[in-house]
Amino acid sequence: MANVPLDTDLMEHLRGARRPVVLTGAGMSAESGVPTFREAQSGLWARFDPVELATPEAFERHPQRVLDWYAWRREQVAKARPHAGHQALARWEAACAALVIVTQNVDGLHQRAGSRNVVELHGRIDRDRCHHCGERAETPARVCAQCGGPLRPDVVWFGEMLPEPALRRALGAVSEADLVLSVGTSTLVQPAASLPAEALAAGVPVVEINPEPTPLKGRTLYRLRGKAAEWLPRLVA
Ligand SMILES: CC(C)NC(=O)[C@H](Cc1c[nH]c2ccccc12)NC(=O)[C@H](CCCC/N=C(/NCCC(=O)O)S[C@H]1O[C@H](COP(=O)(O)OP(=O)(O)OC[C@H]2O[C@@H](n3cnc4c(N)ncnc43)[C@H](O)[C@@H]2O)[C@@H](O)[C@H]1O)NC(=O)OCc1ccccc1
Repeated sequence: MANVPLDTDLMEHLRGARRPVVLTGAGMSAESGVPTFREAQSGLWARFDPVELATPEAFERHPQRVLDWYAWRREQVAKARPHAGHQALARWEAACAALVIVTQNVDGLHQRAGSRNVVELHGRIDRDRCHHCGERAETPARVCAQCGGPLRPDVVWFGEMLPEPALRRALGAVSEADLVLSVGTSTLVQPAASLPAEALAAGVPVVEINPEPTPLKGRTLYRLRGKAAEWLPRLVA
C-alpha cells in the first residue's frame, strides 16, 4: 500500500474539503487492539454471535452472560491506545474545525486521540445506564439509583433506536458534507450504513479505507485498499 501513488483528483478533494465528515467503524480500532465486531468472538465467546449478545432480549434472558461479555470487551478497550490514524484525524480537526467524526464505535478512542467533534451513534461501552428508565449511572452500581431497574452498558443494542440527537447530527453533517471518508466499516449495520450511501447518491466524493471489499459503490467513490493507521496519516497534512 505504502507506494501506491495517490490519485491527484482525490488529493484535490482532500485539500479543498471545507465540510469533511469521517464515518468510522470497528476496523478503525482494529490496529489499537480492539477486535472488530466480526472478530470479537474469540476464546470463551467464540460460540456466541455478537449480533445476538448485543440485544435487549439476550440481556433479559441471560443478564450475567451479557454483562460478562461487556466486562471482557471493556478490559480490551481500557488497554487500547489510539493509533496514527486516530491522531491524524485529530490533527485534521485542529486544521479544519468543521470536520465531524461520526462513529459506530463505542470505545472512545477518537476522543482519547484529541478529537472533539465526535458523534457516537451507538453509545459508549465505558458508561452504564438503566435498562428501564434510561437514567445514566454516575457511579458503578448493580441497580438504578432512580428506579431500582437493572443497569446495562450505555450502548445501542440491535433492535433499539439510536439516540435521536446523535442521528440528527450525523444526518445533518452528511447532508452538508463536501467530502466523506468511510473508514473500517463493512457498511452492513443500519442506519449507519445508509450514511455513505446517501453521500454517494448526492454525488459527494466518498473515500473508503478498508483492506476488504464492501457493498458500497457509486460514481464518486474512491476505494483505498488498506488499513486505517497506514492510509489516514498519508491523507492528512
Ligand atoms: C446486522 C444488521 C443487518 N442489523 C441491523 O442493521 C439492525 C436491524 C435493522 C434495522 N434496519 C434494517 C434494515 C435491514 C436489515 C436490518 C435492519 N439495526 C439495528 O437494530 C439498529 C441498531 C444498530 C446498532 C447496534 N449496535 C452496535 N454496536 C453497539 C453495541 C456494541 O458494540 O456492543 S452495531 C456494532 O456492529 C457494527 C459492526 O459493523 P462495523 O463497525 O462495520 O464492523 P465489522 O466488524 O462489521 O467490519 C469491520 C470492517 O473493518 C474492516 N477492517 C478490518 N481491519 C481494518 C483496518 N485495520 N483498517 C480499516 N478497515 C479495517 C473489515 O474489512 C470490515 O469491513 C458496528 O455498527 C458496531 O457498532 N437499530 C435500529 O435500526 O432501530 C430501529 C429498528 C429497530 C428494529 C427493527 C427495525 C428498525
